[in-house]
Amino acid sequence: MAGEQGAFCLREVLVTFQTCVTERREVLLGPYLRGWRGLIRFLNSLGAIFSFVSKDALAKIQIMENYCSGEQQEKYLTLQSMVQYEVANGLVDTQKRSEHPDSGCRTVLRLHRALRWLQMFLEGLRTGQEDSKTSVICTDSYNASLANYHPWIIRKAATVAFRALPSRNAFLEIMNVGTPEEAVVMLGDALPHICNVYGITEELYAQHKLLDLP
Ligand SMILES: CCCCCCCC/C=C\CCCCCCCC(=O)N[C@@H](COP(=O)(O)O)[C@H](O)/C=C/CCCCCCCCCCCCC
Repeated sequence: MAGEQGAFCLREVLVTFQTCVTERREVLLGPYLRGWRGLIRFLNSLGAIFSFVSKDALAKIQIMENYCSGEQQEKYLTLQSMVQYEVANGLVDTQKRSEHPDSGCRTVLRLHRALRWLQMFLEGLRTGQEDSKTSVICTDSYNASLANYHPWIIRKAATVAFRALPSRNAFLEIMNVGTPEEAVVMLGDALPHICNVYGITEELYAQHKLLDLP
């Protein structure tokens, strides 16, 4: 995922989300998790203030990578095969976290909700004015998505951390895809793919009544 100068390039991370959808509209878990790992590298470049976020996200990615390389790895090839396998075999806690506290279904659900935040945040960056405050874009996206699932203490820590975010143009530069204008074009090209992954996952989870897993 290196860019032209060997630096990290957001375009390549976002392309991973494009490549994780098959012709049959299945979501391949390998590229999905690689996409998340790439995003965490960006998050880490924003400073230690976000380490509580990356730690949690990485722990979830790790849980999923273990399934993907474990004894039942063929069941974890796609999101669809994972849901089918875990639901059919009673491997998902639906009322209370107990026997299967870290099922693939509940773990992906947390990442899925965060993907909605990402989609809204990047869309806000794309359409924002040059002098828009990223802390405001980020707080608004967070409040409209992930915050609904977080307790007060996490919401508080997140909104304090958002205040440390760099300016919109600095963000667009960190993406390492050229000028701010080129970064905006890249986001316009890439965001539909994130939306697609989000939409497929939301539909699958709704069909199986998995959207409220504890
Ligand atoms: C050029 C830059 C482009 C943008 C790069 C953005 C990179 C974003 C990378 C990661 C996004 C955050 C992923 C957060 C996953 C959170 C999952 C979650 O909801 N976990 C909670 C529930 O889990 P369980 O307890 O049920 O297991 C958990 O309680 C949360 C803990 C940590 C705090 C999460 C705060 C989320 C804030 C999201 C915004 C991140 C700010 C990024 C700033 C750009």
